[in-house]
Amino acid sequence: MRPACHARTRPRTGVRVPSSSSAVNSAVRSAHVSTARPRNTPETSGRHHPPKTSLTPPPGAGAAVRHPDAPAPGELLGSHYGQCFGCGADQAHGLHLEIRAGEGVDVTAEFRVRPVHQGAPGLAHGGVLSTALDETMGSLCWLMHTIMVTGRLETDFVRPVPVDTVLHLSATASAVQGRKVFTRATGRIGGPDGPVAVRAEALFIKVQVEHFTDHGRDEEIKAAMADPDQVRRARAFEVNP
Ligand SMILES: CCCCC/C=C\C/C=C\C/C=C\C/C=C\CCCC(=O)SCCNC(=O)CCNC(=O)[C@H](O)C(C)(C)COP(=O)(O)OP(=O)(O)OC[C@H]1O[C@@H](n2cnc3c(N)ncnc32)[C@H](O)[C@@H]1OP(=O)(O)O
Repeated sequence: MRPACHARTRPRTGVRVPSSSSAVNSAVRSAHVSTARPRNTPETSGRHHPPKTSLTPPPGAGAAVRHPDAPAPGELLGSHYGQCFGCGADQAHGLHLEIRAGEGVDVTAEFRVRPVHQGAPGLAHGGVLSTALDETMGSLCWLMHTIMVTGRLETDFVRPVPVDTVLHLSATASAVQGRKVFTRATGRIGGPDGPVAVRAEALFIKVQVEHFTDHGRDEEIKAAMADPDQVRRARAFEVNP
């Protein structure tokens, strides 16, 4: 069995949850999608993070490194969680992405747009397309053997994507600096070398497994931990059986 991504040993950095709803609102940081507004201002985020340029790896960033035990090129990564909207087989209206390892720190996937994914009549919803790119980039964690979550995601919508289109997705990790993993992805139509319909850049932040066990709703956490499918449990929560 291929090992799940390894939990990191450094102390967990907690996500503070303020008690009042206004404090919660001021603390919530939303992923920005191609807008001219300044990013992560104190007004919008309540926290001080680097501006938009932070999606570009800084000069001191290192290369992303393929783990020696990463899935072989061409191997299907499989779902990390059955209920995942991006890759879960148990999620009826999900994207059901089947993602394959590339030769470096890169992956490919195909996504067929279904009627449940519409925004305008006959066209894919932009948020769904962003999700497909997000999931594809997030799955790069299997190649690096690290757990990470999306911190920022920026999508360019280049061409409309009709229902029943197969979107040919590819993603790569361009750099790593500390806990930050810089990634980019494209979705092409008509074939893997077809014209780009959507592209994205994202900043993922490495976390420990407690990110999920501490913050996820109890019933889903318990169900996942009780899942007799040891492979799925290990993949979802990094608990090696
Ligand atoms: C969704 C999966 C759940 C299933 C769980 C199961 C298994 C997991 C295992 C494998 C997963 C497999 C495949 C992946 C599949 C799917 C991909 C989809 C991924 C998602 O869809 S995931 C959901 C959306 N995602 C969130 O739900 C995150 C909410 N959020 C937080 O939980 C915190 O916000 C956090 C943890 C991000 C950071 O919090 P923190 O306290 O740990 O760290 P801190 O703030 O100190 O940041 C450290 C350094 O990152 C920089 N930084 C941070 N955030 C930034 C930002 N937004 N912009 C610019 N820079 C940023 C700082 O500037 C600093 O940089 P520097 O080191 O230079 O100072």
